[in-house]
Amino acid sequence: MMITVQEAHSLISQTVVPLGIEELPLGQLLGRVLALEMTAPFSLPRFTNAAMDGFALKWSDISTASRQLPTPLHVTQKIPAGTLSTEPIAFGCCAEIMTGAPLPEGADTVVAFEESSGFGTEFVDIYKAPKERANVRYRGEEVAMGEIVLRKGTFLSPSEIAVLASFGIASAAVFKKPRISIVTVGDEVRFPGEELCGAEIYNCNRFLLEAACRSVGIEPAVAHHAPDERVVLRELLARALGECDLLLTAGGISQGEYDFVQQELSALGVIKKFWNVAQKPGKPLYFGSSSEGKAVFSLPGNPVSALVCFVEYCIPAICALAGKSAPEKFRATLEEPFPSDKKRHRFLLGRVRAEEGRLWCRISPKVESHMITSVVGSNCLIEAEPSFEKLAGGTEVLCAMLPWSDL
Ligand SMILES: Nc1nc2c(c(=O)[nH]1)N[C@H]1C(S)=C(S)[C@@H](COP(=O)(O)OP(=O)(O)OC[C@H]3O[C@@H](n4cnc5c(N)ncnc54)[C@H](O)[C@@H]3O)O[C@H]1N2
Ligand code: MOO
Repeated sequence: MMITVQEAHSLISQTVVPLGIEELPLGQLLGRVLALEMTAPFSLPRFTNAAMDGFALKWSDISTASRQLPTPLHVTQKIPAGTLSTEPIAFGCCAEIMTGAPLPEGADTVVAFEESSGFGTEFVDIYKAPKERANVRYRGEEVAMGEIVLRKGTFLSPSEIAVLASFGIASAAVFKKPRISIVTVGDEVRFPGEELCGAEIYNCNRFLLEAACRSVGIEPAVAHHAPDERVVLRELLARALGECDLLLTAGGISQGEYDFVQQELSALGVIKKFWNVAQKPGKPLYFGSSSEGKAVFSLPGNPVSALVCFVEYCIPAICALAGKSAPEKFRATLEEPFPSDKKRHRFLLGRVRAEEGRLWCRISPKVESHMITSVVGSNCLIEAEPSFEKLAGGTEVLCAMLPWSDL
């Protein structure tokens, strides 16, 4: 019995939940997802300070200063960044101050060095009055203490890591990153670099899936290739399952006499959640859950089917395990007709592009599930629900970017 694409998604989302939380140092946070909201432990800036190298002074002292009639001030102190001044600024006086240094008491304005006769003398001439309170960065003007700065679920890019570091946060609680194992299956399969004999083919799926995992920031924990032989297959599946939170297999999952993956997963205690989805390609997709709750996807062996299933189902599952939201799909207009299927949800590789504020898409000229070169020039998956009619050019369809591509 086949289930629908929507039913498959809902069975997966019922099974796959975030893995848990770990505390990691700043240097290991890139690409992780924050598991707890982060509030400001202090305000930013933490103290009122100078935005320019120059002179901290009272604006009322220099409000009429000009090149023709400079205002002389007595330089009574020097304040480098990192030093707290203890001496207030008196009328007619000023301090040499460097960018980031705390503003001394009594000063309300900073005049940039360029608008003066310069540093290093006991008296300085101020040539121009900026606006009152100019060149001052006020305590708390950016963030108030206690304010929520980063929400739970935030993806940690270099930008957010910079924010954490600025608050002195040395480590943060993040969702655990899923460990993924890969098992490709098939007697006919050889590795690139080896000689092909007779009816052998090269292992595309192993490298597709490994690279696809890396493209979402996950280095696969284990990758095996298994022959169509039940004992060895079971042993390799067991080893791969032992090392991961999510097992991906490819091949050996349909109806063939040598398609043993499902039976061997079952022998290892994996419970089938579904097998066979009303979609093209990727119909024999299998999804199960081990006794320890590990998710297992068995993708069909045809490389395009494996790719489609990875993007449509495994990416959202990996995101759910990692506490992330899945990438959003979007709508684009077909430039040419789309060959929808009468009974099955149809996925095709294609290219989406933006022109004059609209998104346009067209399918790859190669449409069969064994045709891996249909990826060349493609940047997305285009999909359509079952329909007796071909979709005409001009119809709006749903698209998903390939996670490693962009517009
Ligand atoms: N009688 C039926 N036959 C098939 C059905 C069906 O419903 N009834 N489904 C077809 C569909 S749809 C697909 S997709 C394939 C999926 O088959 P399997 O998942 O069992 O995969 P295999 O039979 O092992 O391989 C299919 C195809 O892919 C090639 N392959 C396998 N592994 C790799 C690899 N690592 N790299 C590159 N290519 C690989 C393999 O040589 C086959 O050509 O079943 C249909 N049959
Ligand atoms: O997954 Mo199969 O590709 O539907 O031919």
